[in-house]
Amino acid sequence: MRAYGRRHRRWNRRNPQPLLVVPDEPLTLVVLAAIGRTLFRYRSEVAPVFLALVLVVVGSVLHHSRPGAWPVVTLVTVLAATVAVRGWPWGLTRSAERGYATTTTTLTGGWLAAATALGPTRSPLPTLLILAVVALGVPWWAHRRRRARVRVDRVINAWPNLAEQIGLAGSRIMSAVVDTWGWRARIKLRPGQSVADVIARVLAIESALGTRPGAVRVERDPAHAGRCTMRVLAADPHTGAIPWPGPTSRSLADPIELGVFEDATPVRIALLRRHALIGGTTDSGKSGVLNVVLGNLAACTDVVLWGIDLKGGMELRPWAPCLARLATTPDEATELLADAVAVLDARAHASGQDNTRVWKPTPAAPALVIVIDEYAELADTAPDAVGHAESIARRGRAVAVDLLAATQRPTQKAMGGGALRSQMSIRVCLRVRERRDVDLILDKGMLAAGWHAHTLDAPGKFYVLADGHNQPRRARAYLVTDDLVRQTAARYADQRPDLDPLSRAAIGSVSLSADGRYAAFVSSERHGPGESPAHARGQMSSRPSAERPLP
Ligand SMILES: Nc1ncnc2c1ncn2[C@@H]1O[C@H](COP(=O)(O)OP(=O)(O)OP(=O)(O)O)[C@@H](O)[C@H]1O
Repeated sequence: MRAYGRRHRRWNRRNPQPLLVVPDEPLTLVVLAAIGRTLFRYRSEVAPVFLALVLVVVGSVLHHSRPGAWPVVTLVTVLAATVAVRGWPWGLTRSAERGYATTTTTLTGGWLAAATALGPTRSPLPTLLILAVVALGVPWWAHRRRRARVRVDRVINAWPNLAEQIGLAGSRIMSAVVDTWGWRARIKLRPGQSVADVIARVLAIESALGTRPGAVRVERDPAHAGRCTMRVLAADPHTGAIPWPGPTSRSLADPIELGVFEDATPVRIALLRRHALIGGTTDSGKSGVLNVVLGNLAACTDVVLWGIDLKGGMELRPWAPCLARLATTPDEATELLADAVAVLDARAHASGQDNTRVWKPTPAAPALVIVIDEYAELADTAPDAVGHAESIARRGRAVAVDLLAATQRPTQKAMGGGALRSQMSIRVCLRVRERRDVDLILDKGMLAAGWHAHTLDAPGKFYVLADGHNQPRRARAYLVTDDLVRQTAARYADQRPDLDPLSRAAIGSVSLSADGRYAAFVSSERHGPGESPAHARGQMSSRPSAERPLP
């Protein structure tokens, strides 16, 4: 074979074959068509130069036909720049892009007005135009999203050929969207093809698109068996820290975005009427996850936040402006949880009287979320507090008193032999040191089912088990920097709601019972004759003495 190849090449060198082009059309036409095709293919790249040429032509026409029209051109420029500042009509959301659009519009219109009055060749207009093309062209050519969009456009154009090569002939791309991590396309399959055919050809698609291995994911379209979504990840979302984009929820009823899965889809969890457990070894990113949750809850106007941080407030104190209470000692923690049980009892009692089964959080009657950093520490140092926590875990959901506990050591003892854990319907498992911790944090059998949290290799990476998240998919939490924590806490501090009067009164009625334990007394006597508890909710408005200021 090799000998034949060498002989063949030698023969070719001795008998060179002239390259014959025998076009059907005249050569000029063929060349023009080739230039046209190239310009069309690279239309996005040549856009700045093309725009400059259009300006010269329009400027010259206006100068010769209506040189007095420059004030009109100026006025139109001002109007267009005003529109561009707001990001219209391109739907620009980033301030840098809006700034670029405004500058380009202003310079373009300004140059055209000058060219209309003086002529496009009058010095220094040609020099200014060349300088502007270079200065505005560089950010245009370098713009990541523009380049990504162009690449996607080319894939869409080439798809019919690619599809034929990879065995999906007849399928077509209906639409495509470029985002931070790559792009996503909706594909219409040929009748008879199914999403299983596409999934079976993922490796071929990656090869045809020239992506890195593992970059293509295919999801079925729940509404149509002949359609699917193809996700192409230009970059692995988990390679570096992912900056927190800011709060995505304004109400506890909105799902909270914790981070992103490996396929760049967001991890959304609903906290309303759910308790959450966040477990992981030291430095695995537990406080990071708590920060994302707190950043979102701080922006919700229907949640009152209480915190317990027995590391002297090290982790939660930065959120103090948004926390109605913060306990940093075992005694304070016990008192805080006892008060929460009192709130729970009062609400349960009121709901029983009203025949309302659940407490619907509103800014006037907010939910109560208690965030506990290092739950195992609490279990060790404040055994009384554990009873209250378990009571809240068992009964708090219906009356919107929720627990959010992070723990480094999910021991049987800390978890109350599993009683507390079984009430936590959201489990976030960060890196663990020992394999058996996976089952302790998530549930029995989860390690065997593929939830391999011991293999997570960077802080903030986690598995989540919750409603709608029943598969072991790796995710990474957003990183909220210390500065962002401070900014977010300061921003939402004055928008925090107060507890409703009923709950505040319940805290006021907590007293130490004979056996030294806290007890809450919520009786119908507190409401006037004929008043329902709901009525009382609206009437008792004074801040109870038991609601303590932050230490
Ligand atoms: N989502 C994340 N992405 C990138 N880095 C992170 C993320 N979360 C945390 N880190 C980094 O990991 C380190 C430890 O994070 P964190 O303090 O949240 O861990 P922890 O589990 O609470 O630790 P400890 O158990 O000691 O309290 C920090 O330096 C932090 O910057």
